[in-house]
Amino acid sequence: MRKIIVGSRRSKLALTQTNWVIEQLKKLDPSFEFEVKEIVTKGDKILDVTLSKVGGKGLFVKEIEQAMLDKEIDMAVHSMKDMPAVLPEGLTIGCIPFREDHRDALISRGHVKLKDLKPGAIIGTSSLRRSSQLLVERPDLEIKWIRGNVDTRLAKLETEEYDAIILAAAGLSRLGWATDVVTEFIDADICVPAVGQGALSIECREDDKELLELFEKFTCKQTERAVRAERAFLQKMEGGCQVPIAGFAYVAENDEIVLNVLVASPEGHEVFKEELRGQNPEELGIHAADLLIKKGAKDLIEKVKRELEG
Ligand SMILES: NCc1[nH]cc(CCC(=O)O)c1CC(=O)O
Repeated sequence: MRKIIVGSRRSKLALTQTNWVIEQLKKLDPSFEFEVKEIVTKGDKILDVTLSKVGGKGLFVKEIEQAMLDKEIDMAVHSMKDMPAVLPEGLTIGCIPFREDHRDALISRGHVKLKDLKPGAIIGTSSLRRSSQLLVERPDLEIKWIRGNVDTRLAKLETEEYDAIILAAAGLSRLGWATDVVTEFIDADICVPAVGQGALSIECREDDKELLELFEKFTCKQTERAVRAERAFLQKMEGGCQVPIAGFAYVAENDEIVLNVLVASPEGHEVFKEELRGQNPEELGIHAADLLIKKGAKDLIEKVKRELEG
C-alpha cells in the first residue's frame, strides 16, 4: 500500500482543506494511506506587511513546491487563488475539485450592508482587488490594511477600529463559520473575485501517474474549465500584485464558459471590465486579456509599476 505524503501549510485553513481532501480521496479509493507533513512558508512568517509589497502569491506555495520536487512530499492542497499563474517545471495541478462559493463576503459591525455603511466607514482588507472595487461603489470609504488569518481578522473587527472587513466566503465556510456571520455576500458584478477564489488546487509531480489517476475521480470538470479560463487570463495579463486584477468564470447551461475579468487602478478611478463567452478555456482567457490590453489595461499596469519603482 502506497503512503502519500501530503504537504500543508500550518494555518488552520490550510490544514482543514488538506484534511478534507484526504477524507474525500480515501472515500474514492481506500487503497492509499496518507500522512500530512506541515511546512512553514515565507508567507506565513511575514505577517506585518502588505502581501503585495513582499512578493505576493508565490510566497505561500514555493517552499511546498520545492519539497514536492525534492520528493519530501507527494502532493499538496492549495487555495487556487494562492497559486501563481505559472508552475515550476515537473509539477502540475492534478486536480481541481468542485468549487465552493466564489464570492467575497462583507462582515460589518451591527450587520450594516455596504450601501448603508456610514460615510467614511473604515474597511479592513489587504487586497487591492477588493479595496479598488469597493471604492468604485463607495468612494467615501476609508481602507485600512489588515493582516492575519481569517479568525484573526474576525477578532480584529471586534477589537480594532474597523467598521467592516471583507473575506472570501469560501474560507469562512471551510473554517466552519455559519453563513450568518456574513452581513452581505457581494456579487461578482460588484466585486469580481480573485482568479481561482473558492476553488482548490491539488498539486503533484507531473509523472505521478498513480496520483493523477486517483485525482481524476475527484475532479470537477466544470470548475476545471472555469478556472483554466481565469488562469489563462491571469497569465496573459502578467499583472504582478500591485494592480488589482480579477477574474471569475462559470460554465453556463449550454456548456459555454462565461468569463468576467477586471483590471483597475488601485483607487478605483480607472476600471477595465469585460464579460466574454466561449467554449475553449485557454482561448477565452487569452482573448479576455487581449481585449483589456487593447483598452489600455496594460498601460495602467506599466504606469503603476513605474510609480512604485520611481
Ligand atoms: N488570501 C488568503 C486566502 N487564500 C484563500 C482564502 C480562502 C478562500 C479561497 O479559497 O478563496 C483566503 C482568505 C481570504 O481571502 O479571505
